[in-house]
Amino acid sequence: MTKLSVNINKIATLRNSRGGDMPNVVEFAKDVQRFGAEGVTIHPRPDERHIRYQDARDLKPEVYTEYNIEGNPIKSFIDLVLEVQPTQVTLVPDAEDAITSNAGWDTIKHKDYLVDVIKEFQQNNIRTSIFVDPVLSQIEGAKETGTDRIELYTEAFAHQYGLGNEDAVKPYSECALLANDLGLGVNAGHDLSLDNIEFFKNNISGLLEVSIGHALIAESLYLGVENVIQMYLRKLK
Ligand SMILES: CC(=O)[C@@H](O)[C@H](O)COP(=O)(O)O
Ligand SMILES: NCC(=O)COP(=O)(O)O
Repeated sequence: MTKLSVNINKIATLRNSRGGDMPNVVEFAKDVQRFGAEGVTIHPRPDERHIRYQDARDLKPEVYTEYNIEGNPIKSFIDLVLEVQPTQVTLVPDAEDAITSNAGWDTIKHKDYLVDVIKEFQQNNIRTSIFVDPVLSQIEGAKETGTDRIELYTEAFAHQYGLGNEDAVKPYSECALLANDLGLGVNAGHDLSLDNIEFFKNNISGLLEVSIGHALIAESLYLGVENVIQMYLRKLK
């Protein structure tokens, strides 16, 4: 069963645009869980352009499903995650000035660094996931880091699938099979949407979680949040 984790970054983007507290990020997280979401994801970036570190703290008592905090493991991020104690931390190697996450880890080059960071979170009973491109050698490298899970970076799939290229899912299918064989849990995310999620899910073995934000929030502007969440859940069954 693939869990739907709703990334609420863009609710914080809208809130911050007027300097007030509307829409309220915590209320939105409570509502998406009430509508059936099986997790809440946030990605507090160093510039706090959308999700702020205080949001991560405020959300903790209200997220009763899976709480996933994503980010580049700079010291302030590590300290925040250890303080908040989410269900899962997802490590993402994005640069501070990146407009959005745009690459997976080089799990071979950064093995020693990742081993140490992952161990620290695991010793604090936080499940770890690392953001990776769909490259077999990177999946093998991920296993060597000791991480519990990987998150397949699905931007390339989403872009190609939107152009009609269904073969774009093949690297992801192959990497998921390898991850399963290695005992790594498989998550996925970035640019997944109502258009591509069912095809993706049907081609990925053992997909445990998808985290979806940008498209889900945009689709909700037209179709309504509760309706969109129910649409995703039906497609993920
Ligand atoms: C890692 C990833 O793809 C997402 O978790 C990320 O949260 C998207 O970040 P923005 O919402 O800032 O684009
Ligand atoms: N890890 C992916 C995520 O949380 C949301 O990415 P997107 O759906 O906003 O592209």
